[in-house]
Amino acid sequence: MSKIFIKNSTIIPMTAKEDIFQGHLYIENGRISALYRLDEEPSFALEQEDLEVIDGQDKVLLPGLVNAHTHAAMTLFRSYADDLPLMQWLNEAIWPAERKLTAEHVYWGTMLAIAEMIKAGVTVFADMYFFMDQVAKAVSNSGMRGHLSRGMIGFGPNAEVALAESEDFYKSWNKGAEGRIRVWLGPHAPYTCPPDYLKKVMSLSDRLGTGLHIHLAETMTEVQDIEKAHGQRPIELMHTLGLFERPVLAAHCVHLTEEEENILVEKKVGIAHNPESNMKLASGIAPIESLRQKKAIVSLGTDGAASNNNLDLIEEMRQAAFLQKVHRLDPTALPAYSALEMATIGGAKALGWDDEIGTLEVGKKADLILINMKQPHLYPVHDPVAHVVYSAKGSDVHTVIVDGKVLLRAGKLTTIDEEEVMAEAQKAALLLTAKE
Ligand SMILES: CSC[C@H]1O[C@@H](n2cnc3c(O)ncnc32)[C@H](O)[C@@H]1O
Ligand SMILES: [Zn+2]
Repeated sequence: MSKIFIKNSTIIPMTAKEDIFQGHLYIENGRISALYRLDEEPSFALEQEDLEVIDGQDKVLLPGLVNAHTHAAMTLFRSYADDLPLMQWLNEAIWPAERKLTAEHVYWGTMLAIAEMIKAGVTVFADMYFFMDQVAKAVSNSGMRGHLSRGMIGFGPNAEVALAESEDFYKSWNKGAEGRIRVWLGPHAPYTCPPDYLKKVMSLSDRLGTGLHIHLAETMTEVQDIEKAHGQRPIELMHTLGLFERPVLAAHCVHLTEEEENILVEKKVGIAHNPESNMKLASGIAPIESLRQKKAIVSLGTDGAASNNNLDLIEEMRQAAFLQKVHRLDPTALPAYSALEMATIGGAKALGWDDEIGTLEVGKKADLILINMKQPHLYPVHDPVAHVVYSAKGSDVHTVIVDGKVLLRAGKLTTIDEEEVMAEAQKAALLLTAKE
């Protein structure tokens, strides 16, 4: 495995705000093996044949971004159905189109998403979708890291199939792609997975020793429908059922009472906030600043490209911060460093992967990115963190490394044929959305 030396960079390790420094980083065997201050001499020979040296001058170096909630292959439905509320969007546009999906479509849609995410600095994504073997294959082929869940709908003829396929998928792919894939279960939501079904999902998760990825409390309609059907709000109901007794990644968590916020904090539920999807579908504003102050595990996702309509997590950080400020009429709400925490170490914690990723520390996996700061919209630099969150764009990402392998070099993908992926995705999208 190659060795990489990144020299002369502004390093934002995301261990603490005051830990930012000018220096170098050394990668060996896929892991961060040393960090040096600018004036420190590296303790290894710089003239090794298999050593790649990357110039970090005028760049910031930070952990790879964690997209904590998406449906990658939904890139195929980007701009297919817009300006609708969630349930109408799903029932009338997305679910009918998804019924036509094939394994091949999901492969190319996921490859398109991975290309877009790598180019914007994402190094791991939490995905919930169908044909997950294809998603795993795309992760494996691209060099990306994936936290993958087979989406489960708990009624109709496919409910039992989803349980069996989830178990097979776990057995085939958990720790796959040289350890870059982790598999959790993916019960879609309380309104598609009734309590008896969730009990089966929980017992499977306990048997496999894995966690769950679920949509929770996304809209007022969901809260009202669940309360009417079960006498409790979504988070209360999940708590009563015992769902939070294992690792849970809960997407959205928009509509919460104080009591429900406290449950999420106490049960250490990973919350994936998706501000752009919540704004576009007019779902509401999640109480992220309140949750952050209570020390909840908060992370950031894009949701699928059909409800966003891109997978740019840098843009998502800016929107997350601005949304909390305007929501609370408080400019100090969700400051830049906290938004960056959500997109890095917060995401790693929400996925239960913070033992390996999320910060730049010796021994951790070498998942990191360089952002090119030598551009008019990023000059002058008073505060590199504020620049990354408030001024940068996904297209400013210069280098992306996952597991010690360069996946983006000077803005060019190294493992993905971008032209081929766009052509195949275009073909798939046309077939899926053709009028009968
Ligand atoms: C069962 S696989 C995942 C399933 O979720 C759908 N989906 C996409 N975006 C959302 C959202 O914001 N809330 C709920 N469900 C969503 C997707 O289309 C798949 O069918
Ligand atoms: Zn979603």
